[in-house]
Amino acid sequence: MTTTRDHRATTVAAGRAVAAGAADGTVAAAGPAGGAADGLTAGPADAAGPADAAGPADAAGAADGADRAAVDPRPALLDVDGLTVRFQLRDAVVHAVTDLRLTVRPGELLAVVGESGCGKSVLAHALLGLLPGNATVSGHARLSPPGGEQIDLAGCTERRLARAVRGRAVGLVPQSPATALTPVRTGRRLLVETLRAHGHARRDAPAAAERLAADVGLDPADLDRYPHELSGGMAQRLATALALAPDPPLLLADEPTTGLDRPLVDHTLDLLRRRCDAGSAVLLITHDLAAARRVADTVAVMYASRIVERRPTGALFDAPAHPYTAGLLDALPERAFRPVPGHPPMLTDLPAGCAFAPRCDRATDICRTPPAPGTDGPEHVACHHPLPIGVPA
Ligand SMILES: Nc1ncnc2c1ncn2[C@@H]1O[C@H](COP(=O)(O)OP(=O)(O)OP(=O)(O)O)[C@@H](O)[C@H]1O
Ligand code: NI
Repeated sequence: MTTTRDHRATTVAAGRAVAAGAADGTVAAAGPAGGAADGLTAGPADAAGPADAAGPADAAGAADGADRAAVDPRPALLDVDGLTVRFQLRDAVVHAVTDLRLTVRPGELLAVVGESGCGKSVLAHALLGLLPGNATVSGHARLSPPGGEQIDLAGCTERRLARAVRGRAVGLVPQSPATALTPVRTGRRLLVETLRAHGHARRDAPAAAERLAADVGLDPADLDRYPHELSGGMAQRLATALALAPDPPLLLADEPTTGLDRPLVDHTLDLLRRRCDAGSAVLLITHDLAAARRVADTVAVMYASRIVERRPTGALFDAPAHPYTAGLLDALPERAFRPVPGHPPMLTDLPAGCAFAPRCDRATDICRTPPAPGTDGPEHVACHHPLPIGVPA
């Protein structure tokens, strides 16, 4: 908790999103124990409960947070503009990512949340050129690495992605690390080789590998195991250490806390937060809304391949504007513990207008037309009938 408070304070000082004072009254008493409904896993109630809320010192509120973000002068490290991914199947097209717009600034932790299958991992893979042959990508994803040339990740050659981007400018903690790890090398060898490939001297690399293992909460003795000898949680931590080894300015962390128990979840989240406080950027993909709330500056909510709401963390949790975001928050055990009714649409058969309309109690005829695409600003709500911002959820 202390770390979180500190981070909030740092956040304010750095002019990023401010955690609005999620006063006790805005978070309903914890509901029945157990996982959240609707495919999203909520952490324990205490992870995002009132104790986690910002204190009076930074109770500047959502609007202030938005203003700060709006005047943030730092250039974007990543500027995703209209990114669209389609998968061609034999007799259908999967609309996996549609007209996505987001920015990630140096020092920013952006969490991308949403139900299973909404396109989060495809977004990460598109940024790294890791999509299979049946995918087509359009739009832009401009990466401006410090001291380097701008690269459009959406239109870049495989050669350039391999040389300059993957594991260098952009790291990836993959969603299923157990299958991504090379099976014939121990963790120690994998880490040392990665460090060596990124400029560590031969004699420094072993100690650096042990330090990295300790950073991610992995017992250095476990580095001598082969990947198949690791538990899911250990493989997860090793994958995180491998992604961090080159110290990439942008880290894509796809469910990096899967298989970890709560203390290690918090340890990993705080590690990511500290990277951002030191100037790196992290795009955190997670089902865990409590995790997003704990460490993110900005949250982007994806639904059926699109970002439906993107706002500073405190503002979004205190007063969600998109009915889907409000539904996700209502599903949390510590709030109403009421699942979003219905199911997400098939990505091969999306409605012409708002994809959430069939599940939305605010929908009217106009929702058969698409809501306006997002602006490039820090606040974005794709809805014809947003909830009034500034009114607590
Ligand atoms: N190679 C592929 N061919 C066809 N469809 C695909 C392919 N890869 C992914 N998809 C589809 O794209 C959609 C988005 O998948 P994605 O893995 O990004 O979901 P996600 O939001 O990461 O879900 P989860 O939270 O379960 O990891 C899904 O409907 C998935 O079935
Ligand atoms: Ni995924």
